[in-house]
Amino acid sequence: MSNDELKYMSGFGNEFASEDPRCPGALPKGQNSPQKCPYGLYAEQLSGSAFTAPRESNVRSWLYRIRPSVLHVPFKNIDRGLITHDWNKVLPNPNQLRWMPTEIPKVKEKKVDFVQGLSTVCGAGDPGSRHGLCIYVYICNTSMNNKCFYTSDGDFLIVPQKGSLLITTEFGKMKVDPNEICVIQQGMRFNVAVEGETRGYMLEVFDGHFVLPNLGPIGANGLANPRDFLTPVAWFEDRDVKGYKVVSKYQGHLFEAQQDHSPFDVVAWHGNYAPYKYALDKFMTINTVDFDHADPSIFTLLTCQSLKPGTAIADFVIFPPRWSVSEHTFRPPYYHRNCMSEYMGLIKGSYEAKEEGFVPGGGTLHSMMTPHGPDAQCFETASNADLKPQRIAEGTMAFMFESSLSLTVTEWANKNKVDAGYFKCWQPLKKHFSLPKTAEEGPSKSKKQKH
Ligand SMILES: O=C(O)Cc1cc(O)ccc1O
Ligand SMILES: [Fe+2]
Repeated sequence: MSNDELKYMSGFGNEFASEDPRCPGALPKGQNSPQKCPYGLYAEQLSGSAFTAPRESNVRSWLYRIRPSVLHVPFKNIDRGLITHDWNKVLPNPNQLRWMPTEIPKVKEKKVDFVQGLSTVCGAGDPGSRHGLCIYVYICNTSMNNKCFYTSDGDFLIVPQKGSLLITTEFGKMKVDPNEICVIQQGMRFNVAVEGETRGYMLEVFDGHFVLPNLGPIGANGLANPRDFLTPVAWFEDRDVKGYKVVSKYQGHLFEAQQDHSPFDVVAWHGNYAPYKYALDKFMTINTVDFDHADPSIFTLLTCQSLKPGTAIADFVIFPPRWSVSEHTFRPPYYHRNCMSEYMGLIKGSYEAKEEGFVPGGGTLHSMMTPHGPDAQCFETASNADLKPQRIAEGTMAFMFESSLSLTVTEWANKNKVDAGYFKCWQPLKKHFSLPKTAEEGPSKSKKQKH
């Protein structure tokens, strides 16, 4: 399951075309729906936007498969475990919240696959009106066996924290390691194989697809460069299986249909609607080289925009290792109250504003207008630090899902692994204010302050 064995195509949102090398010429020439497709395949379109969406946001792919997806017996409702979008059943929680990592059960004690191991932490909106999002954590220790999963509700952005995911999709296979992410859009069927204990985070957006943020004055290059996104090449299996399970997340519930063949029977495909992965160490980080702390939007990797200009349903933001060079500046994140919601996770290492308590696999939520910022220890250290150029966050990777929606925390997340003492990290913050004793003394300034 090494990365080298798998092949990918590079680019973001390209019109890709791929044939499994065992079937050269499987893609029809010059048309999408020939009367008879090469190799006796069925043609099937997967639409990821309205037929009539403007060209720049129109996405679809054509799949050439051994059997069409429609060949299955009816869906039946199955247990959805800890997946929920029922936000009205719980009282909203405006507190600063911090979670310890969810424990991964030992496989001998309980077998859990990727779908069974999904728990909703928080979210807003509903898939029925195609507006909102859902944040999950997943834990698993077992591969999905003769089972695939897809969401009818939105697009998944998966952030592995522990253990690699070998993801077989209708478009081909991708291996996604911690410090990489992948996006699997609405309707795409996938199977997750794991080797041992596995954990991570997942964001589902109901509104639309992730795009690269505009770069504005940054120019044509930087942040996540399009060439670093990797899409799998076509791969198929012609496998008859009694009772292969196709699990659909539909309006927040799980439904299972069975069929007698593997759904990964796509021999060739073309189009611009396809899953992709990205390695976070490819990110070209941009930051201040002068003074003050730039807003974290400078670290946006992907965004799912709302209809309000510049306002995201969800931004995916990362905090990569970087140089910190700003002069006469309080360098860590500033104290903040935001009209957006900020969910953060930690893939490895530690986060600069909270050296303690926020651990890999854990999470924090600073909800709309809930005050947050560096803990007392960080404030003291950074206010008195010698401001030499310093490499920060070396060997670490934190990320944020930032949303313009007000998120409700689920009953499970309100109770499970929550750090009831989180607020204490700010309690030692001292008052430093004092009025000058004489008019000439004036306010105290940090060294070399400009103004
Ligand atoms: O730590 C946080 O809460 C995220 C965050 C980071 C940053 O650099 C500036 C503001 C902000 O909210
Ligand atoms: Fe913030």
